[in-house]
Amino acid sequence: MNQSKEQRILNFVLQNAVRGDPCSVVDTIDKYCSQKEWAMNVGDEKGKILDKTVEEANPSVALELGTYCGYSAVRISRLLKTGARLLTVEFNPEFAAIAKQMIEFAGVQDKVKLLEGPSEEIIPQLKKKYEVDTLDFVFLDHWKDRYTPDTILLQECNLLRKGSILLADNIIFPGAPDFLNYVRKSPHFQCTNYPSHLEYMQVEDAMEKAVFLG
Ligand SMILES: CCCNc1ncnc2c1ncn2[C@@H]1O[C@H](/C=C/CNC(=O)c2cc(-c3ccc(F)cc3)cc(O)c2O)[C@@H](O)[C@H]1O
Ligand SMILES: [Mg+2]
Repeated sequence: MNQSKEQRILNFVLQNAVRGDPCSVVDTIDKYCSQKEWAMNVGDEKGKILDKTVEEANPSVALELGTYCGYSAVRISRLLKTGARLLTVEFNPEFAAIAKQMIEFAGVQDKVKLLEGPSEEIIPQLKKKYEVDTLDFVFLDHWKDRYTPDTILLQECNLLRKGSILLADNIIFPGAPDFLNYVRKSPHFQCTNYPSHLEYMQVEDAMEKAVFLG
């Protein structure tokens, strides 16, 4: 049975990155996906916007929706302060297995908890099952038509507090028009747009930051 693209990305990291060095894992994935096979990691250009937003949030508890191969989980967790944690949600078992190995190879497994299942099931469990009070930072990078329902669900589950920072990928391409409409029209969010480019391509894209106002 021939290998999946995601397995090839993981193998390239295992053979070329430095074990225990999250930056080398991130750089090695970017190298593979820009030179060999494109993949939907947030990439380095938008990754720098992600880095700055994580540093601004300086989260104790962060959530990621859509782990995929673990690129942004490694990228986010490398910036977390001692004792802080990232919960990352992935419902595809093949991708979850790849991401788990990626996270362990990078040496960030103590900061990252990979939750396997659909976000709409996991989010309502965060308080009781995963001992979350509120979320300081949320990175949305899963199915684009799920950004809005999950943002509403986070509010319904009282997981956001005044100042919680949401950052959404792919605002232009593939696009998340209903999410953009929702957060920009809502009196509960203060939004900022960050123009950028699609990972590994010269195609316009953008990220949107939405700060919850309570
Ligand atoms: C039940 C569905 C909603 N809940 C969910 N709960 C948990 N994990 C979920 C998930 N949805 C999707 N996922 C996972 O997130 C990942 C999905 C991400 C979707 N992302 C994209 O489609 C995407 C697509 C592009 C893209 C850009 C240009 C192009 F030509 C083709 C694709 C670029 C990106 O940066 C992207 O993020 C997968 O690992 C998937 O299994
Ligand atoms: Mg994306």
